[in-house]
Order: sequence, then structure tokens, then C-alpha cells
Amino acid sequence: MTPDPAATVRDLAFSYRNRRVLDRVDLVFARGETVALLGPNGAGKTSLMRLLAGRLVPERGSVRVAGGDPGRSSAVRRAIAWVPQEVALYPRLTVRENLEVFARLLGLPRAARAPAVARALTRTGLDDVASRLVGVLSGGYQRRANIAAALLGEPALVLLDEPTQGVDQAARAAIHAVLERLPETGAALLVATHDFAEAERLAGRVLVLQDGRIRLDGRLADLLARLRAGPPEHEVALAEAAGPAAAAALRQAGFHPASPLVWQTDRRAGDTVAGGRDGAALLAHLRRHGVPVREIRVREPGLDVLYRDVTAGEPPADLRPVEAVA
Ligand SMILES: Nc1ncnc2c1ncn2[C@@H]1O[C@H](COP(=O)(O)OP(=O)(O)OP(=O)(O)O)[C@@H](O)[C@H]1O
Repeated sequence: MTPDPAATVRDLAFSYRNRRVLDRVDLVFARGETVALLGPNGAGKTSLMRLLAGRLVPERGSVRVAGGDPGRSSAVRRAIAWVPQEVALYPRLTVRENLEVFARLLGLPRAARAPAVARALTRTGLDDVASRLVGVLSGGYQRRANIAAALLGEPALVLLDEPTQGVDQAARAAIHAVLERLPETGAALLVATHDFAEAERLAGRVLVLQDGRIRLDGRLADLLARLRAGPPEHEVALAEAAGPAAAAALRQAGFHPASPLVWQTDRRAGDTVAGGRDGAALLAHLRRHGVPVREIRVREPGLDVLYRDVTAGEPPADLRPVEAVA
């Protein structure tokens, strides 16, 4: 028997005052899956997560988590872990004391609190710092403690809003290691992020939200396989930043700057590259126009390319735009 989904969203709409920020959103989150939620600023990602957490009430449609309505039932809300970007812990308490406070606030029975705190510490790799004051820990550890607090209630759905924004590489890797193991608990994870590498590392499924609508919903492996079945893209590394004439030649060949010294084609623009996909013809074109080419590389397209296609209104031809279902 298939277990009940962790969460279901049906025909969801939401407005702030008269401004519609989510419309016709239909989603099902299975237990144990990790879903990346991508979208431009203002797309409605945080609003969707707040609706899933029962902190906003739908204007139309329904949200169900672990079989109940989070807007109406505090028991259902306890099955949802909301991990906001900002750390919401007491800096003058230790990590363990913080978790004990949150276990009590969550209404866990007294006998269940110590085991829940111990489990949350272990799952987030914080056993060694359990007795340190939260206020003296680095930002990365504080984020992990924030996640630990959210896990105390054995949630069915974990909502993470940009979990690694503003932390260094080591802390980011540590947070990813924690998040990678969470689906083992049977929870569904929804991770809002602007970081494509993070989404590729953590998520089995990707959602793209734009202007309040789901523009793409698919398995990451399938989406990338289809994208990579197409012709390759090129990346040009420059010896020095391109002047106006060189920049014009690069743009004419279908490139855009990823940084001052690295220009990339994308899947759509790549079709206009002078000489097609032929690297030698491309090099000749660029040299003719005085582009200071250091190296031309073949680049495997990733989620960034897919995202650009979708948000530019041009999803890959064989991908079903989600609104077509509505
Ligand atoms: N409390 C509010 N009152 C009125 N409008 C709001 C409120 N919160 C958000 N909005 C607006 O709703 C829209 C969606 O915002 P939301 O924060 O959900 O987007 P987002 O995708 O999370 O953006 P970001 O990536 O910048 O965090 C935006 O236009 C935003 O300005």
C-alpha cells in the first residue's frame, strides 16, 4: 500500500489584500522526498511555504499535511517543521537548553522530551556543541541548531527557506549533510533556494514558481537527462575582460557573460552560435573579431539552464507546462 502523502495542495490561490500572489497551485509531496522550490524574487515561494505551514489561510483551494488542515489543527501544525532564514533561538541558552525549551513549547509530553532532544542533536550533528551557548556559535552551527529545533516534533513536512544563505562553504556542506539524511525519517523536505548547485545536490524533484504559478514540476534526473541529450553548450574563458567589439562578437555568437572572464552559451542561444556547435568554427569567429580567447570548453547544461529556459517562458519542448493541466 502506498503511504499517505506528506502534503497535498489543491487548486490553491492566495492574495495579499487584492494582489494575487499564488494561483492554481496543485502539488503532492510524497514522504521521504526532497523538493527544491525555485523562482525569482517575489515569485511566491515564502507565501507558499507559509500556507503549507498553516500560517496563512488559503483564499481558495486546500492544503493538507499528514492528512489534516494545518490552518485549523494545532496537532497538524506540529507535524510541520518551519525553518525560516533567520535564527530563532535564545542566544544565552545552550543548544540543548534551547531544544528543551522548544520541546516544551511544542507540547511534547515530559517523558518524550529528552529522547526528542537527543535525536534532534544527533540528526543535526550537534552532539559535540550541545553544551555551548547558542550566541557564541558560528552562523553555520546556529542554522543547524535552528533545524534541530524544527525536527523535535518528528515532522511529516520540513520547510526550509534558503537554508544556507550567507554561510561559508564548510558550513554549507555540513548543513547539506544534515539535510541529505532527513528523508530517511520519512519526512518530505521542501527547500526554497536560489542556489542551483544546492538544489541539484539535495533534491530529487524540482519546482519552478513564477508569478504565483507552478511553471515546472519534474524529477531532476529526468529533466537533466533530457536537457543533456541535446547538443553541448560552449563556455569561453577570456584572457582579459572583453572590450565593446569583443563583447558584441560574443553576443552575436550566442554568448552571455557568466562573469567578466567567462562567457557561456545557453541551450536556446546556442543554436545561433556561429559555426553551429563546431568549436573550431566558433574559435575562428571569435578570433576574427579580436575576442581574447584563452580557452573554449564544452559545458554540460545544468539546472541553471533549465531554470533560465522555464522562467523565460520557453520550457524545453517536451516538458509539459504545468498550467496546461489546470
Ligand atoms: N505581508 C505581505 N503583504 C503584502 N504583500 C506581500 C507580503 N509578503 C509578501 N508580499 C508580496 O507577495 C509577493 C510574493 O512574495 P514572497 O515573499 O512569497 O516571494 P518569494 O518568492 O519568497 O520571494 P524571495 O525569493 O524574494 O524571498 C511579492 O510580490 C511580495 O512583495
